[in-house]
This record gives sequence, structure tokens and C-alpha cells, in this order.
Amino acid sequence: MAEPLRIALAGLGTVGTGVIRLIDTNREMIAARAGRPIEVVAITARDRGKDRGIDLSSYVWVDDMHAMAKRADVDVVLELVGGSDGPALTLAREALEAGKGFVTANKAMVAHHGLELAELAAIRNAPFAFEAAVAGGIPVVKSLREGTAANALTRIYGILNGTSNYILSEMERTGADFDEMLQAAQDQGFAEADPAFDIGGIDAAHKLAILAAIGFGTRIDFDAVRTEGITKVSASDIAQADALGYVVRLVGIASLFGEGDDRRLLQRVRPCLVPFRHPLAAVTGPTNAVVAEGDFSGRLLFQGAGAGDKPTASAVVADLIDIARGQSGAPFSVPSGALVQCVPADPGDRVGRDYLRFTVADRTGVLAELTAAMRDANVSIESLIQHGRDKDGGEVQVAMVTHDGPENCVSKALELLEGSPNLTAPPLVMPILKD
Ligand SMILES: NC(=O)C1=CN([C@@H]2O[C@H](COP(=O)(O)OP(=O)(O)OC[C@H]3O[C@@H](n4cnc5c(N)ncnc54)[C@H](O)[C@@H]3O)[C@@H](O)[C@H]2O)C=CC1
Ligand SMILES: N[C@@H](CC=O)C(=O)O
Ligand code: NA
Repeated sequence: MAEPLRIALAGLGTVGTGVIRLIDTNREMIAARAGRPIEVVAITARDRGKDRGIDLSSYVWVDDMHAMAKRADVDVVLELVGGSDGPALTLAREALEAGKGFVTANKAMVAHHGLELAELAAIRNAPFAFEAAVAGGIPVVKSLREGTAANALTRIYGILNGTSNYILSEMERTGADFDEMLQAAQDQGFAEADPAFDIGGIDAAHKLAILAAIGFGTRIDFDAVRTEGITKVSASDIAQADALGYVVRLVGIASLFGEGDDRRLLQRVRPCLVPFRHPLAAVTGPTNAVVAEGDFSGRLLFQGAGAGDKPTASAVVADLIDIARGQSGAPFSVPSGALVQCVPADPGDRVGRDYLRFTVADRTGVLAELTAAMRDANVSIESLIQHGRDKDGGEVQVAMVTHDGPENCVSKALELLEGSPNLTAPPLVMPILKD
């Protein structure tokens, strides 16, 4: 058999230990498929003595991860440390500068520095791959880079954060409390080191920015992603959505508008109401799903485990197999210099239906004020539901569903209501996902 592909692995947490286990379990099959063995020749993490539930005694431990990246006996550096900058980014630059292949699961780093790293990889003629960075075990990076390469894609959207989806779908299933479900997601290894990235929508935004670049051939523009997390979604919103025929999901949507030089890109992550009949409504737990709409392929749906040790390891090792086979192409489907800069679209131009929830003082005239604001802003109301007063009799929840209309009008209505003494909490707006 040919010479092994020699890997230096940095980071032995959820994903790193998953990779060790996977390579160990499927060693022979991987070698047969890759055409040569894949061998981990050096490992490193922050704490050598930590019990990780696996036997690492046969691996060479290196304390200095930066020195590890430059070792002559290393072909590929595998970064499973995390963090958009800091040691992970230094390691990436060092590995690629040294002409090593570089594989990572780090979406934060790819979203912020992916283009720089792709350019460096091209200069050094070194493979750079990040399948695990988007939607964990779903081979969506490869699918958009290769499988849909013949299509003009116009919309890519989906559920891109396992932790948020787990929290929302468990709240929906069991009526459980937000904090309890976040802790459960952390205990199972889905959440980021800082879970604010998950529940704040930032992790999904990182992934969306990467997918948009690959799918549309545009330069990554993470800063242009409008991001809103799930922290404002309450158990009563979920119950209300259910009564109306929807589930609540954190959805990332990237859409291209216009043609040629007028092309504009809208990238957004927000909690949305998803109709029961939509395929995304059935996506529960840490599962992710990505929908890509191509001019010839039509609507494609990719679904599977978006987080966790085993699925993420599956994606990481698939990248290593590609490198072992000599099959790694341009990381973003075209050389990074050929990616086009796209102007961000104005989110206010979106036309659609929205769910609005107001928490208001329980007194006469409040409904009249809300509906007057809608009228003055030209928002057409499809339904309005007022719930009974709470046990203290102080405030009530009013939910509205609008007819199709420009988002600018809804924003205008909220502006008109700003500062009203009748509103006892900031309103929540969630768009209703179209079929
Ligand atoms: N956990 C998951 O389900 C998924 C995680 N990812 C990404 O994979 C990467 C790793 O995530 P996890 O394994 O969950 O993280 P983790 O927190 O479980 O493990 C991180 C590892 O990196 C090591 N480390 C951290 N800083 C270091 C430093 N300065 N020097 C040396 N070692 C250091 C830690 O000791 C630990 O072994 C992150 O970029 C994450 O976003 C991607 C997809 C899914
Ligand atoms: N924290 C992330 C892990 C995978 O990318 C998630 O919950 O999806
Ligand atoms: Na993936």
C-alpha cells in the first residue's frame, strides 16, 4: 500500500476524540477507500492529563502545537481547537505557509478568515478543507461545491445550529424551560465553548456566510449577515405558533436578487415560523437541514446530524480521505480570486408574512393603538389573537399574523409604537417561512 497520509491533530475535545475513535474503528476501510492509510502521528490539546475516555498512550503528544504544524513527518494539520482568531488562526497560517494540508471544523475561523486561508492554500498548492464546519455530518459543503456546480442557485436556507434547534424542539415537545434545554445541549457536546454563539444565532451566521460563498460564488461577507437569536422566543410563542399551524425554528436564509452587476445578497439568521407541512418543520433535536434551490436541480434538501462527536468526525475524516486521494479542489468552488463581491440587499424589501407578538398592559384602548399603528404603516392583519389576562391581571399577550407585505411596513409600525406606555416588553417579530 502507498505511503500513509500523516496527520497532526490539535484539539482533543468532542470532535477531536471523535476523530481518533473513527479512524481507529474504520481504519482498514478508510485505508482501502483513501488508497493509503490515514495515520495520526502527533496530537496536542490544552491538558495532557485529562481523562477523555479514550486511550491516547500510543500517540505522540506534542506540547507546542505550533511546532507540531511544522514537523517534517506531518502532511496535514487538523485543527479542532476552535475560536475565530488566536491559536487556531495562527496554526492555520503556519500549516499552510509550511505547505501542509489544513483541515478544520472551525466555522468561526472560516467565516472570518476563509478567503485569506484559501488564497494562502492556493499559493502554497496545499489542500484546505472544512466540511465539518457547516452542518456537521451533512456533506453539504461538498454537495454545493461539486453536486450543484452546474446550477445557478438563488436561495440557500436551513437549520444550521443543532443547539438552538434542540432547545426549540424540546421546548415544543416537552414544554421544558429554555435554560434547562441549553444545559442539556451543552452536556451532550453540541454547544460551542461559548453557547452565546449558538443561542445568539452567530454560529448559524458563520455557517450561512460560508454556504452563500460556496453556493453563489460570492466573497464571504459574514459582517453582512443580519443575525437574531432565539433568546426572545418564549414557551408561549411556541404554543401560539403551534395553535396557528407552525413550529418555531432558527433559520438561516441567503437569497440572491437581481442580475449581473445589480446582484444583491440578503443573508439572515432569525427565528421563523415554519408551516407544519414544510420539510424544515420535521427537523428536530440537533439535526440540521439545508435547502438549496437551483435553476436546473430544483429544490434539494440535505438533512442529518449537525453536531456531536460522531457525525462531525465523519465529515472531518471525509476531508482527510479526499486529500489522501489527491482530490481536493478549490475550497469555495472557484479560486478565491474569482469570487465576486456582492452588495448586501436591503432586508426591508422582503415581501412576506410575519408573526408579531406584543406584551401589553391589560387596559382599554391598547388593541386600538396596536391596530392603528398597523393601519398607519400599511400593514394588513390576517389574524389577531389576544390571550386572557395573566394571573396578576397586569399584562396580556397579543399575537398578530400579517398578510403578505413589505417588511419595511412592519418596521414602520414598530417605530410608531416605540415608547408607548402600553407596551410592557419589546415586541417580537418572526417571519413566516414560505413553502
Ligand atoms: N461539538 C460539535 O458538535 C461541533 C464542533 N465544531 C467545531 O469544532 C471545533 C472543536 O469543537 P469541540 O470539539 O466541540 O470543542 P471542545 O471544547 O470540546 O474541544 C476543544 C479542544 O481544543 C483544545 N484547546 C483549546 N484551546 C487550545 C489551545 N490554545 N492550545 C491547545 N489546545 C487547545 C482543548 O483542550 C480541547 O481539547 C470548534 O471549532 C467547533 O466550532 C464543528 C461542528 C460540530
Ligand atoms: N454548536 C454547533 C456545533 C456544530 O456546528 C451546533 O450546535 O450546531
Ligand atoms: Na458538513
